[in-house]
Amino acid sequence: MGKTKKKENVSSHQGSLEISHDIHSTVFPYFARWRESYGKVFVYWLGTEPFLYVAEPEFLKQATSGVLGKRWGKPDVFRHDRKPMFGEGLVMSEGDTWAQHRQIISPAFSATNLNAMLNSMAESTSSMIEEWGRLLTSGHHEIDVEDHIVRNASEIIGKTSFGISHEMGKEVFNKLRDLQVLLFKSKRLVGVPFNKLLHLRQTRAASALGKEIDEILLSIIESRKASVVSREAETFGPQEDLLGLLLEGNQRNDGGKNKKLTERELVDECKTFFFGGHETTALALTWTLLLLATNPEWQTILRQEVEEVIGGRPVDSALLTKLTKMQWVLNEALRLYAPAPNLHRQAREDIRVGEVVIPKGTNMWVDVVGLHHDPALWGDDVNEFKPERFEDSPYGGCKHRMGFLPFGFGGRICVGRNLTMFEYKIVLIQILRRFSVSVSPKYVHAPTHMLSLRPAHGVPLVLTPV
Ligand code: HEM
Repeated sequence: MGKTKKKENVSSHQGSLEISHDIHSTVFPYFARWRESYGKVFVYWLGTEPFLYVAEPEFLKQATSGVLGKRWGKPDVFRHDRKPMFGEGLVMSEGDTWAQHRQIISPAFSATNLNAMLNSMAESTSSMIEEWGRLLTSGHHEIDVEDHIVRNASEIIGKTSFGISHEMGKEVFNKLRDLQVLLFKSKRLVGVPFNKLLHLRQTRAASALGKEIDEILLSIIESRKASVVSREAETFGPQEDLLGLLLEGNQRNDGGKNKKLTERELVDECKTFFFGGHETTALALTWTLLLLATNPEWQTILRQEVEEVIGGRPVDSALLTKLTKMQWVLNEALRLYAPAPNLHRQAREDIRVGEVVIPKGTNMWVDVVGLHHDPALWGDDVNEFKPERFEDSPYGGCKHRMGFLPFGFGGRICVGRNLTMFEYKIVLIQILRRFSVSVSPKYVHAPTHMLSLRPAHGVPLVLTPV
């Protein structure tokens, strides 16, 4: 491993429109190099842990489709590290527990339920846009959009997940952010025996932070439960946040064949929404703004679409779904800069794929960036920004359906993808209506893997009122 040094920044491009989207070897330098030598499926070891690298969609399909899907779980090596963040929430749970939770949680994310949350998304975004307007008036034409968009997304997820105030949301958000940094540091020792002992201080700090977050969330749940119980006799009306929907779903399950979620489980699911739900969506928006800044013709196309489809009407989920070109842009941004750049699994039993047997306990590491940037799947224009490739196909013309995996695959596909789509469109509509964007000369293009795929130095853009 020692010889393959991670490349420093891809480029400091001095405001030109020439930003390379050929990012695989920057984001995953070791894998890009090993792939040249060993192909798209190979075994490597992290300390004592065997990992199967996969960037071959047909292999992935054969290894995980149908009944085989149930033979994969989430890697034990990450479970302990990520416990303070996700607990036993949907992301990390398995088997019957996962199936039961998924059944209770999925309905909360239906378009009808999300429709009730659109107003609060629009309100938070309006505040961000007003702040941008004030910054412009006071002479600041450049704004690090990543920072603002992540803060806006955390406010939105705080409200849509648990209806919490901006201030309380900020407290949970800051603690989760600190936790993410601690977890990222400990990730470097995956597979090293007794690694927890080497990182004793970090492990303790992470667990303490996890407990503080749990306590805040528990107190929110307690007071919300009391309000649901006091309304027990009323008919169930639409709720305006996910916690409310889960509590009411729980209420309905009482005595039914599904078990109710315990308080501990509710806390874990809320943490999962909060963590899984704000940064990924914020990154999709941030990378999109960079792509639009370097492709101004697409700003015009989207602005026109917004005026044609929405015009002066109040925004609702049905109208948002009709913004098809915006959907292509979202897909293309998720393809070029997948916020979740890799996926993990662990074989719970021996799994046969053709002549190969994957032994029980083997970890699988799916290279999403590798798949999304593979010319054999997408053609020679793979590293170009071309939203129109999604015009006729939800897979962007990829030669294999498992070659486009921004939201994962199979039964474990992202439960929050509708929420992302709505939030993305609401935020983008407001930005495009007020500003056009271009790239600041200060921008340094350096996509970096830090659990998610982030711009290492933010995304400073120049804003001009339209
Ligand atoms: C651009 C935005 C998003 C991206 C790229 C994204 C990506 C993903 C991916 C790749 C997975 C599969 C993980 C795996 O297979 O191991 C996943 C699962 C999940 N996501 Fe998202 N996600 C996004 C937004 C959201 C939002 C807004 C929420 C909730 C508020 C959310 C909640 C979840 C949950 C709970 C799971 C676990 C599903 C399961 O295992 O059954 N995600 N997401």
